[in-house]
Amino acid sequence: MPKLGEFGRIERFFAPLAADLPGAYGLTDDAATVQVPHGYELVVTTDALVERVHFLSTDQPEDLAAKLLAVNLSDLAAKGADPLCYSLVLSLPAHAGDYWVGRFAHGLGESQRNWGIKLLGGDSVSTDGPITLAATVMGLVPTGRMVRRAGAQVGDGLYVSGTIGDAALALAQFERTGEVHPYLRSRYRRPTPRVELAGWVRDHAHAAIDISDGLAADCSHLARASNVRCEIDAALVPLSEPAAALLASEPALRDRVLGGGDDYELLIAAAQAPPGTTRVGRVIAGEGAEILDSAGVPITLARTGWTHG
Ligand SMILES: Nc1ncnc2c1ncn2[C@@H]1O[C@H](COP(=O)(O)OP(=O)(O)O)[C@@H](O)[C@H]1O
Ligand SMILES: Cc1ncc(C[n+]2csc(CCOP(=O)(O)OP(=O)(O)O)c2C)c(N)n1
Ligand SMILES: [Mg+2]
Ligand SMILES: [Mg+2]
Ligand SMILES: [Mg+2]
Repeated sequence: MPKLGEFGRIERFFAPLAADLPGAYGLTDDAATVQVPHGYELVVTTDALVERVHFLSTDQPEDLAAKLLAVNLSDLAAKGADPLCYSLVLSLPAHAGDYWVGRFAHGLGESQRNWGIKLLGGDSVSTDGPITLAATVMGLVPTGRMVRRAGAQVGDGLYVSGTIGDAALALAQFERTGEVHPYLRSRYRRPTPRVELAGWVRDHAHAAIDISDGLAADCSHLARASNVRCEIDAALVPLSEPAAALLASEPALRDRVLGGGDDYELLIAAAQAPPGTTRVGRVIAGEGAEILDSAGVPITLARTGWTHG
């Protein structure tokens, strides 16, 4: 089959993902339009995934598509926004050819159906660098109702969704042996954004943040923004069964769990428990964030979270 080229790929693989979204104009114009219903505003977030920084060269295009949308949808959920549409930037080396792009687009289509979003537009460039994927995901909140990192109140509980540390433990296993527990691997390759919590967050949370850099680091971000002190009890941090088993056999991996990142879970400060979450700590007067061991002593982590540069 002859190569599709830039415009052939857009027409073949991406235009179908934009069908039914009138403002996308079938991906045939210079820009797109987004209609915002009266009384609502757009919440906009952008995150990129770069080969060998965010994912492994052996990861499959369908998984990368799901992960690209998931990391962005996780930020939207933390802000209490319901997903609407997204734009996409692909920077691809020659080895990620038509077959790769077709599989990536197929993965996007599945995620779109799952989360009820459509493709609005984007950009495609070729590169001799690593695969670089970026999405800007847009969602809706009633005007003025986006939940901020700021807003946590003294007396609030701190809650996390899902389990913490699975992806970071998978990466630790990849680095060492290449033998990775299938559940942990799936949490690294396909994080689940907690989209279903957005409505609760919007109506009840005082503050929230998406946990991407690491629980310890993202908790510090929330504490700083809210001008409060956050304390987390390490023993309360929810672990999956495989993560707990791995940690029991290798206690030193605790730091990876608490500071490794790639969780794409939510950390929520609220007066009551969000459904399906675990209470991990509390908001008190003061500043900074600490994770306490079972004796109540702050844990010093080699790294509280991931930073770029
Ligand atoms: N290159 C950039 N240009 C403009 N704003 C940026 C850039 N990189 C990050 N930001 C902004 O900095 C803040 C923190 O970014 P980040 O840590 O990536 O957030 P998150 O963990 O929610 O994805 C956000 O408000 C984001 O929009
Ligand atoms: C191959 C590989 N190495 C390391 C990591 C770990 N890692 C890379 S970036 C990152 C933090 C999250 O990414 P970032 O771009 O900071 O997302 P944001 O905080 O903007 O949502 C983590 C934990 C990884 N996911 N994959
Ligand atoms: Mg970001
Ligand atoms: Mg993010
Ligand atoms: Mg980050």
